[in-house]
Amino acid sequence: MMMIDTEELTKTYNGRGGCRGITLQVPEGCIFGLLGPNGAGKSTFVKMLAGLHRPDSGRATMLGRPLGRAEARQELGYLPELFRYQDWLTPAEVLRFHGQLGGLRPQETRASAFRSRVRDTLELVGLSEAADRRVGGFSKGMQQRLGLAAALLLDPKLVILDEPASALDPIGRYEIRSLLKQLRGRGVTIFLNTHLLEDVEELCDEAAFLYDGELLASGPLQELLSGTGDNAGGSANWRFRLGGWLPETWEELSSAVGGAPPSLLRLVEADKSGNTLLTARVTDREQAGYLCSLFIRTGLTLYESGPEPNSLEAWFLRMARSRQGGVPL
Ligand SMILES: Nc1ncnc2c1ncn2[C@@H]1O[C@H](COP(=O)(O)OP(=O)(O)OP(=O)(O)O)[C@@H](O)[C@H]1O
Repeated sequence: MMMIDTEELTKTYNGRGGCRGITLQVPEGCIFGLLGPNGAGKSTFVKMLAGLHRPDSGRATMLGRPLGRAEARQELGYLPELFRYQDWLTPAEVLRFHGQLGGLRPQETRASAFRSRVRDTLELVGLSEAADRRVGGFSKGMQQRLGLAAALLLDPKLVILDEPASALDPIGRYEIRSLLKQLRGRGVTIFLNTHLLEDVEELCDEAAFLYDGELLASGPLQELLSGTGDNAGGSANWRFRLGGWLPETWEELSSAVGGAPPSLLRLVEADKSGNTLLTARVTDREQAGYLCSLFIRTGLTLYESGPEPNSLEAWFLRMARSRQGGVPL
């Protein structure tokens, strides 16, 4: 079953920003990463799933039920991006309050079964020792762990986490990663909105990339990185470090190619002294070699040429830059 299934889901703010026409599927039991630069529309999308924004148009189901219905949210755990708990509460009191928000009656949240559930959840997120302290004295990382505890309290089948590790130190991030893997092992589906690409690389089975409100790619992470997916975004697979780049070099290269086989060259970086990094989609080493000879003929210095590492950061930058324009050769 798809835990999240959206079709052309759209939400804008008076016609601007937000996200538009998002069609994506999140399979059961996976960790799914939602990626994209600042302002891409990720939080808007997540807020529609969490029921905080009503879509302008489109259709969606969550946990097999139509989005927007209270039943669709019953088995959902949600950690919002910016949250703050009342300073005077203890973690146990915060969780009791969340238990009631989740539909438990006040007497149920006083029962020993619920109290032991609270203890277990605080232990799971590493907050046992702070269980009786006031939240007002918590560090940002501790607050984030408590937010995670609130999301996990009622044993959700689907957890949506909006930047769950942004305030955590490296040890805290390692612990949260282990926790998320443990949850996946128990069959919980996790939808992660994060800027921490190492976390996505290590954790996620599937991912989607939003840019300027639109979905540019989605699917199994390895397929996206290797550029073999149906919608992998025409990713580049070869890189060239060059010197002697001048403003007119693009034109010179274009006129030098004539009727050469088509390939897409993109300027990734360029500094004032003419040092550049280019990437290209090539079909084989011969084509890469041809481009090397072309650069040399055009008077450039070739410092380095080789397959692009399949890192998520490189993919992220390629995806973003594919929207900022490239020069077809
Ligand atoms: N409440 C709002 N009113 C008006 N515009 C908004 C509102 N919330 C978001 N936007 C706009 O919608 C676009 C998408 O914003 P959103 O917060 O969804 O992006 P994001 O990908 O989550 O960004 P970030 O990574 O910075 O959190 C942005 O242009 C933003 O300015």
